Amino acid sequence: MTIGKYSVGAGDRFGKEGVAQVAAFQAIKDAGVDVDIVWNKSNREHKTIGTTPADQRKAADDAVTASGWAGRYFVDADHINMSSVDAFVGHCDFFTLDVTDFIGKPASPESLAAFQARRSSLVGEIEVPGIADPLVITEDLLRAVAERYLYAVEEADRTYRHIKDVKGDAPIVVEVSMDETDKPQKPAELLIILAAVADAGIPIATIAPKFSGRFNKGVDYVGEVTDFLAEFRADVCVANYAVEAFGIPAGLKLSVHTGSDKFSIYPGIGDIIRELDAGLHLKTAGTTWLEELIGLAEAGGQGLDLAKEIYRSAYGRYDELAAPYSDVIDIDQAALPSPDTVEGWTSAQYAGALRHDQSNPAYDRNVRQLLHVAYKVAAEMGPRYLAALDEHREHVARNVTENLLERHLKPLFATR
Ligand SMILES: O=C(O)[C@@H](O)[C@H](O)[C@H](O)C(=O)CO
Repeated sequence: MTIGKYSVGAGDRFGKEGVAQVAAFQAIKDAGVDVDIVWNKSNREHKTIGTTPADQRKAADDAVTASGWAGRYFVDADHINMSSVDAFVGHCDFFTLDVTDFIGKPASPESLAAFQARRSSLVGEIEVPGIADPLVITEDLLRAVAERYLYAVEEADRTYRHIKDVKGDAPIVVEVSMDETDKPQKPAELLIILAAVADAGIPIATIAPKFSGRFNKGVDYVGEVTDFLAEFRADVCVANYAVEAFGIPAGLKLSVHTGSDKFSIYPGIGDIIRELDAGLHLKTAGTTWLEELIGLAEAGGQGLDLAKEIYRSAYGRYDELAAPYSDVIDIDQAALPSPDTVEGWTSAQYAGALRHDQSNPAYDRNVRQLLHVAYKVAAEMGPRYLAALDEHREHVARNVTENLLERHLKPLFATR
C-alpha cells in the first residue's frame, strides 16, 4: 500500500479524539495539502491503558466514518518487534518495526563479512546530490556501522517476514525505527543502514533515525536548530539517493518520532521537504491527551477538579510514571509545583501551565512533561475519566483540533 507524501501519526490514547483530529486533517486538506492520517498507539501505551490494537482499529474506523473523511488513513502497529507483533498484525496496515533494542548486538561473523564484501563499493567518497561535500565512508566506518546495526536490520527483516506470512498479499506500509537510543545516526551511517535494509529486501516506506538533539515527549526540540536542519536536509538527500542506488521503493521518506511539539524545527523542516520535493512522516506522541486535560481544566468545575486530581496523583507517583519514558523526558522534579499549589489554580492557570504556548509566562515544561507521562492515572480512573471527556466534549475537541492544526499541521505543511 502506498502512503502519501505527507503523513502524520495521530496518537489518541483513550480513543476519544478521532473526530476532533480528523477535523484538523480536513482543514489542512481544504487548504490544499493532503496529509494522510496514521493512527498510532504503541505497545507501551496499550499496556499502560489496558487497550488492544483491535480497540485502536475500531476507534480509527469509527472516527473516519463519523467524520466522513475521504482521505487515506492507516492504523500503526507502533514500536513493535517479534515479541509484540502478533497482537497487532490482524488490525494494522502500517508497521513501525522498532529495532532499537537490537542496536549494538552483533550479527554473525558470516553475515558481517558478507555485508562488508557486498557493500565494499561504498568505501570512498560518495557524491550525494544535494549535499555539498561528499560523504566519506572508510572501511572502519562500514565495519563499525555493520557491527552496530546489521543485527538490528536482520531483526527488522525477521519481523517483516513474519508479518508477511500472516498478511499475505494484503498491502502494508513498513517503517523501520531506531530513534529511542542515545547515539544519533549521522547521514553516512544512515546510508549504510539503508544499504542493509535494501539487502534484506524490506520494502521500507519510512525510516525513523535518531537525530541529533533531544526529542523529549511533549516539549520543544532541545539542541541547535541550525545543526539539526543541516542534518535533516542531508538525511533527506541520503534517503533519495538510497532509492536510486539501492533500489529501495520510490517515495522513501524520513519519519520524525516524538515529533509532536517540536515547534522550533517545523518551519525549517517544512522548507526543506518542499525544496527537495520530499515526503515526511511526523509521529505525534500523546500530545492529544494533554489537550484533553487542558479542555477539562478550561471547563472548570468538576472538569478542573479532575485535572487537579490527576496532577496530584502524578506528582506522588513520579518514579513509577517517569520510568518507562526515562530516555525521552527531562523534568526538573524540584521545580514542579506542589499539588497543594495546583489545587489553588484557576482554569486559566492550569491551562496556561499545560498548553504548549511558549510565549505564555505561565507555561511550565516540567508540569507538561510530568502530565504527558501520567496518562496511566487517567486510565485507572476508567469510566470516570472517559465520562468527563464526553461531558466536556466541546472544550476538549476545540483544544485537540487547534493543537493539531495550528501548532502542527500548518507550521509544517502550509507554505510560508
Ligand atoms: O507513549 C508512547 O509510547 C507513544 O507516545 C510513542 O512513543 C509514540 O507513538 C511514538 O512513537 C512517538 O514517536
